Amino acid sequence: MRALKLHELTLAERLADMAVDALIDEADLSPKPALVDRRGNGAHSDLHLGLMHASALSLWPMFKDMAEAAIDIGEVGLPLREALGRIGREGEQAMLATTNGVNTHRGAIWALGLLTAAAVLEPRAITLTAARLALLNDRYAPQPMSHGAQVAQRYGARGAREEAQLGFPSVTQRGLPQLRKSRQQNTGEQNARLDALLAIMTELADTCVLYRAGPEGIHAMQRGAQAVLDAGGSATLAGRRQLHELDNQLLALNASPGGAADLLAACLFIDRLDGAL
Ligand SMILES: CC(C)(COP(=O)(O)OP(=O)(O)OC[C@H]1O[C@@H](n2cnc3c(N)ncnc32)[C@H](O[C@H]2O[C@H](COP(=O)(O)OP(=O)(O)OP(=O)(O)O)[C@@H](O)[C@H]2O)[C@@H]1O)[C@@H](O)C(=O)NCCC(=O)NCCS
Ligand SMILES: Nc1ncnc2[nH]cnc12
Repeated sequence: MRALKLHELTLAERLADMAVDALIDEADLSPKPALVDRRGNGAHSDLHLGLMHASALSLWPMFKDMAEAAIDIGEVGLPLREALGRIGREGEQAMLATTNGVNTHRGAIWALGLLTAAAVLEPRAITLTAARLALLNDRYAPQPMSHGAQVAQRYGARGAREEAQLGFPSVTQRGLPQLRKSRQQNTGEQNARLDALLAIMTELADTCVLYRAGPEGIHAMQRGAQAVLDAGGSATLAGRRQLHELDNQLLALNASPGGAADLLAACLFIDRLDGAL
């Protein structure tokens, strides 16, 4: 009997799989403070876990197209930056069509899109290459008064664009080191991922939190996340108590750290790539 030969995945298809897996792993991770997870909708009335999954899956063709654009163009430069911008805008439309207009993954399209293209070009220097792409100015990008732009104007906050242009310091200096440290302490994978999310939250100027809850929300997020880590992290009883407290505080402020969630997905994507490419 002849063995069934499965279609071998191309590099672009493998990268798209990994990007979508990172988004689904982020959504499923629980208990995340005030975010959508397996327990519920966090501080969102228009989001739920099924919608986050559907949104993540709707982005697979977009990530594949971004990787293929990087393979075809082959170098960092304006042609690739503008191709990614066009594909990203189309991906955003696919996401909005799937979610009935709810913004589930705008920041993730930006971060993971750049990282996917960078993984094709320079698998050993992904965040640096993504930063070089983010520094290029896409002439066709619309300039809407987004929530991020509004709080940047009001508070001088560093948002998603700057995070990418700086080479994702929240991921390379906070999330990834904490993920590896917690794994070494045998916390279990889910607790290690929660600790990575909290480490990202300790310093991020998450524009979603700023837009909904102002500087008070940012202080509560950063201080609360640090308190969990100081108490021993998510795997300890004292850390869990602090995590529960942080969840309650952010819910009371209606503050949802969607930017930190996207950066955790970026962290999980890079972590997967390390073992795969
Ligand atoms: C350059 C862009 C990133 C646009 O940036 P800008 O800041 O101008 O725009 P925003 O619409 O505010 O989107 C940025 C999203 O990035 C996430 N984020 C927030 N803070 C940070 C941070 N410090 N570092 C990294 N990432 C951050 C966050 O995404 C998550 O939150 C989303 C929900 O947020 P929000 O819209 O505020 O909330 P809503 O629920 O819609 O409203 P309310 O309920 O509060 O009323 C969720 O989607 C998460 O993903 C920010 O939202 C870039 O996006 C851009 O130029 N896009 C145009 C197309 C393009 O070129 N695409 C990229 C191709 S590679
Ligand atoms: N789990 C989540 N909950 C709410 N907003 C998000 N944006 C990205 N991931 C999210």
